[in-house]
Amino acid sequence: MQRLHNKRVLLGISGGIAAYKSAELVRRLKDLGADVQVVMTQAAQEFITPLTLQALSGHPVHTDLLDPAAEAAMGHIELARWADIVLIAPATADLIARISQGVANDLLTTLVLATDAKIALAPAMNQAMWRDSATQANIALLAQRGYLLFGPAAGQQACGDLGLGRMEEPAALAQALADTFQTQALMGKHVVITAGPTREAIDPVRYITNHSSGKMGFALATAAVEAGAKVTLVCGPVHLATPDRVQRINVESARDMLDACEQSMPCDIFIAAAAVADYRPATIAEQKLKKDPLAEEGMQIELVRNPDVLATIAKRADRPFCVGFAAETENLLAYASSKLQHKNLDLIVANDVANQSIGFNSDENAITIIDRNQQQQHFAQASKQKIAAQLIDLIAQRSSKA
Ligand SMILES: Cc1cc2nc3c(=O)[nH]c(=O)nc-3n(C[C@H](O)[C@H](O)[C@H](O)COP(=O)(O)O)c2cc1C
Ligand SMILES: CC(C)(COP(=O)(O)O)[C@@H](O)C(=O)NCCC(=O)NCCS
Ligand SMILES: [Mg+2]
Repeated sequence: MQRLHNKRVLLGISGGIAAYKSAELVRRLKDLGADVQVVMTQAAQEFITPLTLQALSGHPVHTDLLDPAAEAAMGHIELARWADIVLIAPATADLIARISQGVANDLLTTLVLATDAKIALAPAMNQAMWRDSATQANIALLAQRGYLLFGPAAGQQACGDLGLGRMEEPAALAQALADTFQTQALMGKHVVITAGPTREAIDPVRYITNHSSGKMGFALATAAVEAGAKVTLVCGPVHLATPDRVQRINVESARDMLDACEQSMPCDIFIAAAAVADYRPATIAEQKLKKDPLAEEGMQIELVRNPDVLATIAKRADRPFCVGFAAETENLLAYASSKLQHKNLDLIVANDVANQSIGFNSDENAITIIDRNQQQQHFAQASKQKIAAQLIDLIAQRSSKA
């Protein structure tokens, strides 16, 4: 099971002797499916070369804050936003002290301030340095600020001392990192999610569809599983691998999608991320439609309304908490808010599909969520995985209050 599949891990390496184990750590993170980018302090490069970490991570290693070329390739803010999580291993006493003071005098400490991602520290230092009251005060402050601490472990040290201060082993660090994505927010809940486009047949070889890739719905399914939910994913034709622990039902048309959703009821939360065709051809020709070689005129296909999957679910007696998506190219918030009302939803996610860098088929998204009181919340542009995790958190909070 690839517990870090699709997760972007920013690995910070500071200058302790345990840095040689960070090479192995990259391997173990990749075993779990993570995409790993490495940032090294200057001191770290005295212990292990960037070349080794570049070869293992498959990405150039980031070392400089004030290098225009490096900043042009992937700027520090971009890198800070890229990360789903930051792991600093080893974290030296010096680095811990600087972070606790909000110092940003190199690339790694600047990223720590700039990122909104969770940050985990794997301290590694001599046992006396660890026990020192300055280090202990810094660690207490960081723990209070929400930093995660992995270790340190006790045992033999490089200088022969025995005690607390060893870096946790790479395999254990990789597992601990994966554990951070598992929450209990939706424990015991059944979540049904729709994803992808639908296909409305015209004849045996042709159909009407749209550009939905299914990426957002699949990311939501992963995030819901990570929040402890039982997840049913009803999806139209997409080219995506089924996330771990997700029950997937493949469908083609809007009517198939509605059937599959109704068969999946009851559920606690229904998230409609599919781009369902509003209309379908009135009849499906039994044979392939032929063009008349002599006639020059065009042809007409009569369309009829499809059932509205989300509105139908929201009208049920056993109505789940209902979340819709509004993919629009104009008047985004106005359309989204009217959809929330006329479909009787709990939340609507407004998605600007006119913006090429987000929306259909892209790997990133930026969304605004509107609730029944017209309160809005914006999630800035980030990977669909990160947006999905934020959205699932919000849905878990709101649905538990509803
Ligand atoms: C051989 C050697 C080993 C070191 N090992 C550690 C260590 O395990 N933990 C630690 O906190 N500092 C260790 N240091 C000290 C750090 O390298 C030093 O504090 C440095 O400023 C850390 O810089 P950085 O935090 O920016 O990477 C070691 C220094 C040397 C010379
Ligand atoms: C140095 C090492 C990685 C060695 O690990 P190993 O005993 O598994 O070979 C481990 O002892 C460790 O994490 N030590 C903490 C840092 C340290 O020893 N710093 C040097 C000052 S004593
Ligand atoms: Mg629609």
